[in-house]
Amino acid sequence: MGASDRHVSVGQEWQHCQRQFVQRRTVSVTMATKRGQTALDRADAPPAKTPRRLGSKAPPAASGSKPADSADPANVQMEVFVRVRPLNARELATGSKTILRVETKTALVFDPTEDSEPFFFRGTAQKTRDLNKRVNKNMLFEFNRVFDETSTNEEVFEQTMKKVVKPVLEGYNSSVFAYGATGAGKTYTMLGTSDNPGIAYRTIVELLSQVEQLDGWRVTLGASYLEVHNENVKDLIHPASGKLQLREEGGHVLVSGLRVETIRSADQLFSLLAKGNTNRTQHATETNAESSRSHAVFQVHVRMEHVMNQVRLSKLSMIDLAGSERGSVTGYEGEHFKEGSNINKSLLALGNCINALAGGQKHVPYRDSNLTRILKDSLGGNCRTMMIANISPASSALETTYKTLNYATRARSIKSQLSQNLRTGTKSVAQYQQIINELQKKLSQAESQARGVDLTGLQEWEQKIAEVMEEKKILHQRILKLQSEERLTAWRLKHKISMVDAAVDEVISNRYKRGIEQLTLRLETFQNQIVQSKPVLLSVYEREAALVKEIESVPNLAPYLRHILDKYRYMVENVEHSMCEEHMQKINQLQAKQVEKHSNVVNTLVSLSSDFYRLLQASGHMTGKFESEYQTAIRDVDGLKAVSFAEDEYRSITENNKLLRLSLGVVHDKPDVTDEAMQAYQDTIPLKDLPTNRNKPIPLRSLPSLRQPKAPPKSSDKENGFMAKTLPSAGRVLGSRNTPIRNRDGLKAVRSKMQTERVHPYQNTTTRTRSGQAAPARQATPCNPVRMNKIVAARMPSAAR
Ligand SMILES: Nc1ncnc2c1ncn2[C@@H]1O[C@H](COP(=O)(O)OP(=O)(O)OP(=O)(O)O)[C@@H](O)[C@H]1O
Repeated sequence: MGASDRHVSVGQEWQHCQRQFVQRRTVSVTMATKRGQTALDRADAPPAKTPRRLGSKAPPAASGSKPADSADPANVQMEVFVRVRPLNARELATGSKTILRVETKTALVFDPTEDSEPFFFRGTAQKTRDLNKRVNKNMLFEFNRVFDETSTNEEVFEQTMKKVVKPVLEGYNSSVFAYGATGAGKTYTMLGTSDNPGIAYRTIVELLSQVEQLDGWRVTLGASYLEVHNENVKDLIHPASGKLQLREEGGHVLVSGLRVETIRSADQLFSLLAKGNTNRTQHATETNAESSRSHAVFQVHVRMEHVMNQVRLSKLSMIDLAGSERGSVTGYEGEHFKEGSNINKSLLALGNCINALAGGQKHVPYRDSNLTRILKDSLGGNCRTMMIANISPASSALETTYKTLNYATRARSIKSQLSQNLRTGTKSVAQYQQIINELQKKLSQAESQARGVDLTGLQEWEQKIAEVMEEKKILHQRILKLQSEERLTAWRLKHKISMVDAAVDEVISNRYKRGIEQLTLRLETFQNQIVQSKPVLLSVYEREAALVKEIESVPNLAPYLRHILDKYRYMVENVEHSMCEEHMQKINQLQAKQVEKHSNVVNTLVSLSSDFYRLLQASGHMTGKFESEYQTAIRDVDGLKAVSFAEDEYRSITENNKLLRLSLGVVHDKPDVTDEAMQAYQDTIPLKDLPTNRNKPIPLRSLPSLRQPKAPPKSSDKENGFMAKTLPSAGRVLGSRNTPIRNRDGLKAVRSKMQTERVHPYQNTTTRTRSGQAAPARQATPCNPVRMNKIVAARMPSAAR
């Protein structure tokens, strides 16, 4: 074709296109008006002569919501992609026509108006249409992306799942699900073939390659694969587990008994996917030789731990839904018909959930099917979700394709509230030591490179920091020790109380009661001692905060001093960590002993009652009541033995966890400071003073002072009353013995009293020398741990020493 010919044909094409769009516009507007649909012109419509997009059912960009790939992923809309598969051999053989035309990368026309031959009546060309012919729907649908018949799995992956891998490694959950009629290409898109792998395979490759590039993170991957077939949930990797039950915990739906395999290599991950696929329920139908008859959910669980103590948890779910269908199309009978109606039932439930979510309804009927229960998190929950709607272009699939397009359009309105799944993890002693060594190395390097910088006074500053931090460390140790004792006592008390009812006679019952009294007293003593140590603790925090401020006022030394401070903070944390571990071991040992005792008792009772059961049966004395109670008890005992895998990471802190954990947040925990007072304390802290050099939530102890920084007294101030033997409570500082700080006013009063009188919180008199003068400013003295130990011991309640 010559250049001029080409111009002619392009020009003709253009005119033809314009004609078509004008026609389409008329038809679409009529249809939309007739059916009251929302096929409206877009606000950003192009100028009048340019063809306009009509029939589009895409929702307007919801205010306040963002595209899923925006920098801030909170409040994102579901992304919906449409993939059109080529006509298959059967469709071609039966002469099926194409009812789709992909207009642009984001729009397609469904059932476009055909360029028909002129319609003649009695030899005259008619302006009206042939009434014997069907009116084309001619509707334009818009999505985030439309992939035409020529698209490859690689292209689909590049435009869809590739961009969710990074957020997954940042701690965001993501899901993709393939939706469409049977034989529309869902499995082809998700799994593909060996020479043309699907997006699940490609996502895993991308995930593993990005994990390899991560620096400073320890990544653990796990995988699970399940199917929902006829409303039964089955582990595809461990099919022997049988039917799995769903249960709800903290708003999340968990699959009891679903095993998450830890992944050690890419090969292992792929072989799990392959193994699961072979176990999936599949059989030939009239429309698809290898039709997947179940909904399959493949999940990759990611756990990332950073050396700086952050833990990220996320889940990547890839869901291949079973195809929606009409019984007459698939040609099913009997069991297969039942299977088909179950698929339709669950997809109907999914449709209802999508409608409810898209319409912003409060009640979303997730409970209507197991599929929707499992997908609860992926639909409008804390998850970035993508839907790939697969459609056939064949005229024989007109109805199902239309349904899918409507379904997909509705799904575009669904919004999710994303949040990063972060936690502060616990480090091992070795990890702490590594951080401390690294900081020391950095510090030495910085010092040796500091040419021309005046480092005078650095040593004195280090001594000052070491002294405050040493005091903090010893204080923390003592409070944690008290707390550990308190928790262990609480645990023993809880068990003693539960045993009173089981006491067989009064003597034993009385013995338990005496034990309870003693433990209660002990518990109260520990609690009081912890409460009493609070002002001492606050005072050290305030001194530390003052030190942080002081450091910033020495610009030439500040960068070095920050490193030094960090090093000491980690040293303190290291000690705390060891104590917490020790405590956990103690509690675990106690619990293990208890469990052992219980299981011994249970085993003895089971064997006894079995004997008794057999005896009753043999003697013909069995009653219906005993029979049913015995069976229930045996089932319960079996239940006790069953192991279930749950997403522990997302669970709330249970009562037992509280006993397991030690926390230095005594200010939060104790009854003499309410949450309100705590809030007041935090509210008054100027934000700009918050340390920014740490990549984790700032603990209370590193918050800056509420008061003006004040030089803490020297140890030589002992004779001035500084080393008061008993610690006065904050109330005592105010003059009224043991007045608890119950609210914001109480806290303010203590603070202002301290400020005006310049009272040290663990002093009962103003800091003055014997001669009545104010104590001299503190000199930096070398930190002596033995001396510090004595100082802290004197300040602590006697029992904790
Ligand atoms: N984009 C495509 N290019 C080439 N062939 C395709 C494409 N999509 C699907 N096919 C072919 O169409 C047939 C049906 O596809 P597939 O099994 O993926 O459908 P499905 O939607 O998963 O069906 P079902 O719900 O019944 O499992 C397969 O033979 C597949 O190879």
